Amino acid sequence: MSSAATTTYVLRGARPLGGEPVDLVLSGGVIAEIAPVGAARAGSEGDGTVVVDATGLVALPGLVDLHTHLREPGREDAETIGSGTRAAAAGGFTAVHAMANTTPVADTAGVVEQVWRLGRDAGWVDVHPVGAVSVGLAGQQLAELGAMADSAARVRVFSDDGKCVDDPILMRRALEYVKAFDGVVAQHAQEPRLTEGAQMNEGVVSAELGLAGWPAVAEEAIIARDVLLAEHVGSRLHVCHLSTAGSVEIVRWAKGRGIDVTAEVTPHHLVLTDDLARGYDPTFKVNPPLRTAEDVEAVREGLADGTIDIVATDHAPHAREDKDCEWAAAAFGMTGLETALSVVQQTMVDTGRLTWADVARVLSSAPARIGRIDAGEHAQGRPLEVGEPANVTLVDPAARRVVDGAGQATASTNTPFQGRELPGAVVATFLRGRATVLDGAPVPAGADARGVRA
Ligand SMILES: NC(=O)N[C@@H](CC(=O)O)C(=O)O
Repeated sequence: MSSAATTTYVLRGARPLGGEPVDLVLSGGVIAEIAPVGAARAGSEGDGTVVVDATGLVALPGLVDLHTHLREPGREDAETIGSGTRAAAAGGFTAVHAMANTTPVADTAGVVEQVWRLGRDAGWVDVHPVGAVSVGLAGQQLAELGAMADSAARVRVFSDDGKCVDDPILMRRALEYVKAFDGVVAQHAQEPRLTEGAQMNEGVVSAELGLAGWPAVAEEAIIARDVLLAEHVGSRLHVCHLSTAGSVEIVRWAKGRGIDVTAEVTPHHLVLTDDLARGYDPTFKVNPPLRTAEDVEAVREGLADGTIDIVATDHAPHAREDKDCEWAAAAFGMTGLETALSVVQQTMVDTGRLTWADVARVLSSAPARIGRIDAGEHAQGRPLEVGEPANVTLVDPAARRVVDGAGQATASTNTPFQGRELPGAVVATFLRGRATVLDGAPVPAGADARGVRA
């Protein structure tokens, strides 16, 4: 894979973080120049320079997802590292963290290095493997955290996501262990005994439908325990896909106490509610489950006031046979990489609750910081400044599109936004100055300057 881009791009009239229009010049893999519109020194076409008409487009630092399921190795019928990372680029991402619940589980240096290499060779985004906390995600024995941290994949985020590290002693040991290399434990907060057989949020709708409920307390009890454990051992905790009003309250309290905790919310929990289960369409079956309108309001508020640090997709592609079945038999999970930015625009920007600068924080700089990928040669989530790596996403906030799962880059079609109109579209994505998306379409490596709006 070539990491150094050869084409110079002038993004004419782009609005960094939604501010005043400028020319952004990407050259040699970095942001080479920021000039008044039309005044960029590299502004003429020819000799490898491509001018992109970015009038009206918002420029963001390349998006970083802390929570993606790429399914390879093991379930390449649902997604591969190639298809999943192409979907990520299409969604404006330049880096993703790949969750460990693959087959085999990413619980050894060998598996995480393999995922890292396949990501590097695909070349769409930087792939940072997440290491499992426990061997086989079985919750019994700590995995080789140190070996994964020391491997070529340089793992810093550890999670049994899909399963909760419910044993408090194992959780304590993991929190203590990762301190040695400034790692973080990302917890899937789900008390297993309180959620046995659970199919959806426990509440009015589950009672009506006769489906076993997943009570809010099953999430909140684990978060409460874990923030206290993190405080006790002085370690860093990250809460995956927080979904209830009570969880927001607990994290707010913990931060107020100075506990080193960060939290994420998914795009779907920012907008969808458990009412959607009424149609028994398993597209809406997800873990944690869609909650109530009050919970949606609470997570929006938490994201707006900084209690929730980031938006992470929890992109969970599933093969058709795992979703085209009755609700109880269907797999948990929904895709999200190609709709995340639009949902954040709709729920948070268009409602006046976040600015585009805030979006850059919750979808780029903060997740990069939590994953400790914000420094070094392949730094992500950096500000749009001269000399910084040219990881840039161009968004058209005025665009509107109707979501069609079949037309997406992901290999799976389980998008919960099928047929919905969403605002905003990713027009271009640049990974260290190389275009991975132009004119809204993925550009394979080696076909850099195709399809440009010049
Ligand atoms: N988020 C999901 O609904 N599904 C995830 C794992 C999980 O169950 O959390 C998956 O890997 O499919």
